[in-house]
Amino acid sequence: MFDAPTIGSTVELQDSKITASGVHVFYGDTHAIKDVNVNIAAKTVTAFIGPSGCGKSTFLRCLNRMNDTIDTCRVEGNIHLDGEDIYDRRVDPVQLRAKVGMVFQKPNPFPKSIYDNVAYGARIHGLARNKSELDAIVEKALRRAALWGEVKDRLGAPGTGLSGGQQQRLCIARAVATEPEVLLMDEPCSALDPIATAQVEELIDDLRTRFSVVIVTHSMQQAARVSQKTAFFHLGHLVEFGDTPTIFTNPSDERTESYITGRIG
Ligand SMILES: Nc1ncnc2c1ncn2[C@@H]1O[C@H](COP(=O)(O)OP(=O)(O)OP(=O)(O)O)[C@@H](O)[C@H]1O
Repeated sequence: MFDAPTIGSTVELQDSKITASGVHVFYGDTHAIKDVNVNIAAKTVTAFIGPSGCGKSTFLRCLNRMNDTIDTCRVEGNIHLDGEDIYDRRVDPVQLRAKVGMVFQKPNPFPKSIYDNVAYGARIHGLARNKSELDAIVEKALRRAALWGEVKDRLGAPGTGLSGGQQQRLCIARAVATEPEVLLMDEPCSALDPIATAQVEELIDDLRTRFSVVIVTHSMQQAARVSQKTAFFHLGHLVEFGDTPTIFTNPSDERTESYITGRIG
């Protein structure tokens, strides 16, 4: 009874950074995302919530073509970043991912030094002309990720030697070093303790002054704390999208209400 299609899940186009329309995603015969229409606003944190398997991560990965790396995956529909079709064959996915960065559930630092982890994207994309410019990029990114103070005296040490929370902030520093316009975060705190979670949440709030942030989370408390907009997914449909306080206090769809009150999920 809950697998009903959804209507009217678009928001105002003003200040829209990403516009998705009529998006369907298939893994072979599995229809994982069904006709999703949504606008992601600039300089806003948008949370994707919903029960396990509803398609949150799949849709998130559409936004920087990460699904291109999965052989069986097929994406239909339109996704525009600042009015440009990101699935246009002229778009280089590597360049796209510099603009639309991603942080994963499990911290995944490269087996390199702290410095080289953060400098990686800047080097690939030729963002620094010399060593001192690269040093400045690395320092700025580590400061933004609230990690500079903890690592500035051991930049040559392996990134994998940091604590879990520090590794996740290192991955955030790596992602922000290329000055992305959008940062996608797939359950970025699920491997972290409450203190590290609080640090990352504070950081997310800070990042939205410069970027659009889209975060997949299983924690409704986290969605309520960090986001201004919330999208509720269910069985591949985007059921409801709106201002976070409204979604949590006065949802208009019974499926959303059932989820936030713990009756489904
Ligand atoms: N690589 C894949 N190959 C085949 N099917 C997949 C793949 N990734 C996801 N799926 C399927 O697509 C659907 C949506 O999965 P997805 O991981 O996007 O959901 P989710 O809401 O992020 O779930 P969770 O909260 O458990 O992480 C599920 O039915 C899942 O089994």
